[in-house]
Parts: sequence; structure tokens; C-alpha cells
Amino acid sequence: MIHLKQGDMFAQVGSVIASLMFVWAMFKQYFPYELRDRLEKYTQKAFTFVYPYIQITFHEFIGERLMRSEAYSAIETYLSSSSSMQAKRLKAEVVKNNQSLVLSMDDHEEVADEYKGVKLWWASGKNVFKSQTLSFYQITDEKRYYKLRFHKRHRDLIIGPYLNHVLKEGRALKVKNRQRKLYTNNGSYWSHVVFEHPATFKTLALEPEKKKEIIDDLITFSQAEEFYSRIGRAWKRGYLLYGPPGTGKSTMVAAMANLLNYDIYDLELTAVKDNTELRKLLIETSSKAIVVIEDIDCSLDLTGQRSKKKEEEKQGDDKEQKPKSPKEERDGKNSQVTLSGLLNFIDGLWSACGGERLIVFTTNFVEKLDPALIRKGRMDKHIELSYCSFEAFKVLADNYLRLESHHLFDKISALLKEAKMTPADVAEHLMPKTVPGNAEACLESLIEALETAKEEAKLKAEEAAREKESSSAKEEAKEADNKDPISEKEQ
Ligand SMILES: Nc1ncnc2c1ncn2[C@@H]1O[C@H](COP(=O)(O)OP(=O)(O)OP(=O)(O)O)[C@@H](O)[C@H]1O
Ligand SMILES: [Mg+2]
Repeated sequence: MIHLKQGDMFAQVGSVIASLMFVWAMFKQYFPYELRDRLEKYTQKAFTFVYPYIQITFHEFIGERLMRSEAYSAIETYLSSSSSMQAKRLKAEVVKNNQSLVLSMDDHEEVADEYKGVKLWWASGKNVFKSQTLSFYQITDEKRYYKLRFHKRHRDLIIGPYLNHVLKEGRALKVKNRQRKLYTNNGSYWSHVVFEHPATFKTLALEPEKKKEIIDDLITFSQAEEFYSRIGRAWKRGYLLYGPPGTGKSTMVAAMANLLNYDIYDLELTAVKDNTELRKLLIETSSKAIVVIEDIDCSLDLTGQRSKKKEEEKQGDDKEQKPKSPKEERDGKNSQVTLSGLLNFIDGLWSACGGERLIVFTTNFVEKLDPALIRKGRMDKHIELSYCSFEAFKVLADNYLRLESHHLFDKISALLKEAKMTPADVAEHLMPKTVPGNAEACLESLIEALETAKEEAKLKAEEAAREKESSSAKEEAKEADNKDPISEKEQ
């Protein structure tokens, strides 16, 4: 316990010096002015010589409006791990919706820290003020603080890099401990609920290499603040998740948020009146967030906006007579958000405010989207989520049935190659049907479903082949019909 010995030494040296200073303050008035001035100068010098340590105080409250200091709470969080190991008296606070505890040292405790081989000490304390009001009760006001002590020869290292490190780490820990939120827009306002989706990349059924690639990409992004600022790009990244329904697109968004500890802003574009409202919503999003637009192909008629425009130019006033799309009729309103409005949302100037944001689009029909919307630089990473592979099935079997291997796995592996089934459907068969769950029964029900799906796929393929054959026969007959008069003429 070196830090305690050092701390004791500080306390002793400090109290000796404090007593000397006290004696000096009592008697200095009896000395002539000039001598007093000199003596004071030498005492200060002696003080810094004997006590060559620098002390910085961080108060809990700042300013007259008594705002809680951000630095104080970042330090409190930063010190929580060393406090729980070193301090004898601790304070506990419950965070994350009563799910976890954060410990900090109680008043008048001291803990040591080390940075690049340099040792320093943090002490907690409080000032108590008593104020007598007109009423009978006495009001006590406590103001807490942290005091940092270090040797003066490390001044540059501690005041610069170390304190930056403490604040950065403290803030990052706070973000990790905070309760995350899921925001949804009601028109141009965000409302939120607590975000508690249990999906993680571990439970996501996906091929391991693909999973690793996505995780690496996300982590690299979240640690690349300096890189983005060096290359002059806003700190954001776009993901396009596409694939059939039930392949895990929404689940992956939740897993991303859980991995990076981000909030989610689920943006419903059809509820946004126009581009101005869209911009307002964007400005109100915080950093460390995922802004997700689900089913972007159905959200707005962004799919063929450009080609549609060209068509409209050709057709003149025909537009007014056009019947409304089913979506427009259902909503009873028509959002005025345009493709260019959305593009500005993604990469316009305002999108850089706040930084550290992921923008995620999900869609079932990637081919329907305007290429401008999903080009690299806007949607930087395109991820296809497809039908369940055997690798993905193994993740589900482990999650749902706690099975790493089983004699039916080989059969399932062969069937998954021939039948297309989404992870959502596979998962449905793995849900326990009895208590306690019978794994074999689940696997057998899955095999049965896969065999049916395989049969259906076979029938469909045969039908498609027949249709193709008959249509090519028709084409040939048509071609032959067209050729006949010519050949007759030639004859
Ligand atoms: N890859 C997967 N890994 C784990 N679970 C999955 C996966 N895909 C689907 N599921 C399960 O199926 C359900 C539906 O999945 P999800 O909502 O993520 O699909 P989706 O791709 O977003 O579908 P849609 O296109 O209809 O929005 C989820 O509750 C999840 O439990
Ligand atoms: Mg979805």
C-alpha cells in the first residue's frame, strides 16, 4: 500500500508546514514591514522547497447558479474503479434503471493513481457551511471537492495529457453507465423511451467472418475521432442493411447500439412534413447515436424520384390525373420530404453537428433505391442479410437450445443448402414447445419445415422453367410469324 505511506508522509509534512505558517501569521505583525516582506518571500520559497507538490482543486458546483461541474462528475466516475479497490469508505449509486452500482470514495478518503510511470494522489473532501435562517432550523450546506496532488516536476504531463485522459475516460465510462434511449419522431418532435433491447452480436445469427468484419468496422469508427478530423470529414458513417423480411436487419441495429453504447433515433420519414422539419430533427439528435430509417424503400417515393421527374417533364400535366399510391391513400397525407432533402440530411453541413453518428437504412428491395442515396460516402457499408446458413443456424441452436452439436445437425446443414428459410422462421421452430424444452422435438419440427420448403422451392422452380419454356416457344412462333412475309417476298 505505497499510496497510503506516501499519503501519511504528505499529511505529516503538510501539518508541520501548516503549523509553521500559522505561527508566522500570528507573529508577523511584530516585525518591521521591510523585514516582514523579506521573511514572507523566504518562507514561500522554503515552503515550495520543502513541499514541492502542486495541488489542484475541482469543486462539485461551479458558478453562482450552482451547476454541477462536468469535470467533477467525470473525475468521480474515472476514480470509481481505483476507489473501489483502494478506499476504505465508499459511496454507492445505482444507475442503469437499478441494474448496476457505481462506487465512489466517501469524503476525506485518498486514492493513488499512476500515469506514464508518474504517481499522483486524489483526495476527496467537503466544506460545510452553516447558515442560521430566521426559522428555528439551521441549514447546513456541503460543498464537495476533489484535490489532485503531484510533484511539480510533472506539471506539464499532469496538467495537459493526464487531466485530458481523466476527463475523456470519465466521460466514456459515464456514457457506458448511462441509461440509453430509443427516440421516435412524432412529426417534428422526438419522444423517447428507455432502450433495453437484448440483441447483441453474440446472439445474432450470422456467419462469423461477416460478423467480425462488421464489429471491427464499428469499433474502428467509434475510435476514429482524430482520423476523421485529420482528413476533414464529418465523424459519421452510413450503413445500408438489406435483405428479405425476417433476416435480422432491425435486430442488427439493436446489436450495433448495444455494442457501441449509442442511443437510437428511429426516424419515421412519412411523419416528417418537409425538408425543414427533417433538418430540425437532425439538429436535435445527440452524438453517440444511430439514426435509423427502416424500410427506406416504402418511406417515401425516393426510389425513382429522378426518373419520375424526367417522366413528369415528358408527360406535362398528366401528374394531376395520376392515381395516388396506396401508401399516400393510407396515410391521408403526403410528406414533402424530397430525395435532395434526404441527401442533405445525410451529408449536408448540419449532419456534422455533434459528430459520432451512424446513419442506417434498412430495406427489403435494395434494387429499388435511387443509386444516389446509397452510393459510397453516403451509405459507406452495404450489408446483405440473407437466408439462414448453417453457420447462422448454429448460433441460433446455441442461443435457443444450448446445443453446440447434435446428430441431426448434418441433415439440417444439407437441407439449409437447398431450402431458403429466414433466421426468423428457423428461430420460430427452435422456440421451446414444452417445459422443459425438448431440443430433439424442435430440431425435428425444423427439419419437417425445411423439407416442405425444399419441396415448394422445387415445385416453384419447375413451374418457372415451364413458364420460361412456353414463353420462349411463343417468342419463337412470333419471330417466325414476322419472318414469313419477308421470306415470301424473297421467293
Ligand atoms: N440474424 C438473426 N439472428 C438472430 N435472430 C434473428 C435473426 N434474424 C431474425 N431474427 C429473429 O427474427 C425476428 C425478426 O427479425 P428482424 O425484425 O430483425 O428482421 P428484419 O430483417 O428487420 O425484418 P423486416 O425486413 O421485416 O423488418 C427477431 O425477433 C429475431 O429474434
Ligand atoms: Mg425490420
